[in-house]
Amino acid sequence: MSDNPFDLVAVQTPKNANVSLNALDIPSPSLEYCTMTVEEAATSLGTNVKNGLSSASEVTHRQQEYGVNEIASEDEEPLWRKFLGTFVGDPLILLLIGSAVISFVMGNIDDAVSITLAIVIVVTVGFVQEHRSEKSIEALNRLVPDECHLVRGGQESKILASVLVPGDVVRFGVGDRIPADIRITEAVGLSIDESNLTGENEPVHKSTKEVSKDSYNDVPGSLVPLADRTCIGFMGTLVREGHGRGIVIATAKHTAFGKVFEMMNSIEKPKTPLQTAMDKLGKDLSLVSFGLIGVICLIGILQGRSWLEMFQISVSLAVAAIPEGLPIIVTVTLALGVLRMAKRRAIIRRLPSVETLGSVNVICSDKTGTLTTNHMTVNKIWCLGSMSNKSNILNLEKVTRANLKNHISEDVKATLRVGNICNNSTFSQEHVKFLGNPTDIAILEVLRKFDLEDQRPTVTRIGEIPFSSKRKFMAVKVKDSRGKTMIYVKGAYERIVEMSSHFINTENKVVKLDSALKDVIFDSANTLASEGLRTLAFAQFEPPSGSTDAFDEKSIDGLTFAGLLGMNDPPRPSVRAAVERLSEGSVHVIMITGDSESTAVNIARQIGISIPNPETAVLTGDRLEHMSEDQLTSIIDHVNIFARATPEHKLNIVRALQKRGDIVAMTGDGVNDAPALKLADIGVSMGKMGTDVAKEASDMVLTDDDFSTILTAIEEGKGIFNNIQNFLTFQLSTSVAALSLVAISTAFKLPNPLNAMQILWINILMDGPPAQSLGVEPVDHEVMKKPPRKRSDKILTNDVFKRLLQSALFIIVGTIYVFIKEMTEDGVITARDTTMTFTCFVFFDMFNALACRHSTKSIFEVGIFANNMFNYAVGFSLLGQLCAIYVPFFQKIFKTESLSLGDLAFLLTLSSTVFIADEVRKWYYRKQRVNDPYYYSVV
Ligand SMILES: Nc1ncnc2c1ncn2[C@@H]1O[C@H](COP(=O)(O)OP(=O)(O)OP(=O)(O)O)[C@@H](O)[C@H]1O
Ligand SMILES: [Ca+2]
Repeated sequence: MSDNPFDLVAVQTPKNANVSLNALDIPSPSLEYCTMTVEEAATSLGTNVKNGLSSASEVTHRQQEYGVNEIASEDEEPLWRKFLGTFVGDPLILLLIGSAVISFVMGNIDDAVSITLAIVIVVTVGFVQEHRSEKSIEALNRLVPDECHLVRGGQESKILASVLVPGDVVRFGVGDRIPADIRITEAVGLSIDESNLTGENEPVHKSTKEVSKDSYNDVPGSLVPLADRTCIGFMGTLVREGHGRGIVIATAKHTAFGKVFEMMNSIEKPKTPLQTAMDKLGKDLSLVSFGLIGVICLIGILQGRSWLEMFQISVSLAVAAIPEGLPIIVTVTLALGVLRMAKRRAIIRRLPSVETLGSVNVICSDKTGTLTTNHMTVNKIWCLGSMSNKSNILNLEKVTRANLKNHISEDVKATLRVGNICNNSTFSQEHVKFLGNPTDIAILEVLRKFDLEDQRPTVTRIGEIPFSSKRKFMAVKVKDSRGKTMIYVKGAYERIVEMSSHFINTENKVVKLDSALKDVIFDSANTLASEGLRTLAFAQFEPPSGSTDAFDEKSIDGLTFAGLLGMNDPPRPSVRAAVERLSEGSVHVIMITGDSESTAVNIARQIGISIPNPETAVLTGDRLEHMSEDQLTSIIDHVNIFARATPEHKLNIVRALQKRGDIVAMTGDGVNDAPALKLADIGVSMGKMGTDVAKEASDMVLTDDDFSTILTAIEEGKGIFNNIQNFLTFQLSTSVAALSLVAISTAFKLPNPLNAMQILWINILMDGPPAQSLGVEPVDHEVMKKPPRKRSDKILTNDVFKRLLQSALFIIVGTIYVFIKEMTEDGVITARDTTMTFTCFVFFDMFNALACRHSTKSIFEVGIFANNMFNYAVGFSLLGQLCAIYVPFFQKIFKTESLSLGDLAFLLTLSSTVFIADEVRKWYYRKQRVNDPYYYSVV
């Protein structure tokens, strides 16, 4: 399950894949437009290639015509049909209907009416829940809205992709997801990954050139195959390289993907392991119950009881004892849990991840932006010429603004100039701030401190080697107004210093850099980094005039070093506590960063990641590079920090951890992180800074990019699991009690303590609102003290089993006691007797539900009012019970009569014993384990 319809493609069987490809062969906008030139396409769509649509009324008109750009599974069936369908879908309900008909034929009109009514209620409750579960799953689909860069009336804005209409112009860059089917109008080194549409893994190179139709004359219908429509960007595909622009030619269901999706609508989504386990448990229980009911029925008939009565009881018992509502409640609980997590800023993209969360025992987190705020401020500068060694680092925070000017020596100026020109951040008038990479922004902001102007308008950029986490530097080639060409480079200091052969001195002269001086630079850089500052080096280079060398990574060498900047990026305030709580729960937190070792170690110390021995606890990318997978696996247990790591390293790290049997959560944001995110048991992407590609590959998106949100999610995941165990205890104990009650009375030749209608009502309580409300019990923060659950652990543990048997025992003994007491008072079975028994059972069950709210804590500790859903559900159930006893109409149906206040008080007292007994169990449990270090490890 995921928000993303594309995940469906991934689960298709090959047979379905054929279906989808056939769907794409039919004529579609992408086929029509791929043979048109850009101008023809723009004219045909009535739009402007550069400015997009400019008339607001035209946009509104198109929105009305084409609708929202969203692919939604259309609900084919009307609600009433679905409702009627549930009557015939369930064999048990059919049997019940059968028994109503038989009653009617035999003249038992009362019975027939009652059973019919009960059937309607049972089916309605089931239907409402199923509908709710569908609705909440639908809500999950809308959690991650897709955004795009839209150009309308010449203005560009970031906006929801759902507003797009044909004719709109969009811009996209690396890591983005194409928001609609588009005719590409501008392509710079553009390649797009269409694997989710075509199954082809190699990204497709795209251009603006139209496809010549003539080459496809031999193909039936002159159809250009999807993969050959190279000037088309398909909705939902991912930009792997380069950037470009395009005109929207089709939206929503008219897109190529929309067509596939229509075909796939009927494909069922895969179930989560928990859901499958529940299905199996349900089936097993059904078998047992059926066997038991069969025996009861047989004995009853042999004893000479009315076979119709036995039949009705058996069928109702089957309806009640079989927890057919179990899988639905599990689904609703999972879905509601996911919605709750979304409110706490963790969006789950695949439902099974909720279960995996509770088992995570290693979190690999990147540093910048996740552990830190990603708000950088340059606060230290160092240059070799003017400051000579590490004891002279200039601290910008200690110098007044007026004084700063005295510090602008030529090398400082050069450092700032490199940072300024080799920079991709832009100032947005609309947002009144810089937009772009936080490192770039910090450099532009420091210029203002020195009263320096942005010099980029004075030069023309003729080339760029973009920054990447693998390369760890960025370079630009520019030409100034006098025609002089310069190359400016900034990046990780190890890389820059290694590539430098000279440096700029205070007089702006280029001086030779020997290895002793390089050591001086390293010394200063390490000093900056060990203060936790992100340290970048800046350098420049004038290519020999007339040089025609290609401007690529290899051509960057023999640089002239200018200086270093140290940027502060403080840890997020909440991270320290989160790390602490995770380690309490035996979750190992590993920092993986592209930043330098010294910076990483400093930040790690600040947030409480322990570094017992830097020799083994810190591993740098270049050492990792020379390690085999086995070597890495053998040492990784002691590693807490990976520094100067690349996205490829992340992949190796996940592999090594998984080899040890760890369940790994891994964070990432870039295009290159996608493979590691996919491989990790829980891939976590960043909602704010992350690319669409990373989000696509991940199982969970943090909308605030904050590490502590992972803790929240794990907590919720564990909580959901506990809740499921709790309502399982409740449902199964009711089930066991109801079955045993009838079985025992049959065995001892007693009359039936509950009639069919009463059993059905009990079923509604058990499968309905009270059970459901146990699923939304708020998370107990102490779950984090429990170690992660093993993936192989059963949900129905021994402890759960003991708990449910204890409760069932109390219900059975108590109810039978009331039954026999009432019966022996006058020697015959009267309506009063069954009313007392029936009410006794229901009260018992409500107290049982209360006890099931927590497995180990007293309700008074958890808080009576902590789960109001529960209180309403139980309140309603009790109200229903009172109706069943006191309202004449229901008295007829349930064959009850009014009880006195004293009766009710007696029953309440008696039935509270199940709750008291469970409180005693909890008290004893806590007393036993309070000194035990593994106190929480047992549910
Ligand atoms: N915009 C940039 N231009 C040039 N160099 C950069 C830029 N951003 C970062 N660097 C350099 O590259 C190094 C690695 O950056 P990278 O983005 O891979 O990791 P990070 O952001 O430091 O850490 P993390 O992986 O924890 O998010 C940085 O330490 C810095 O020296
Ligand atoms: Ca049932």
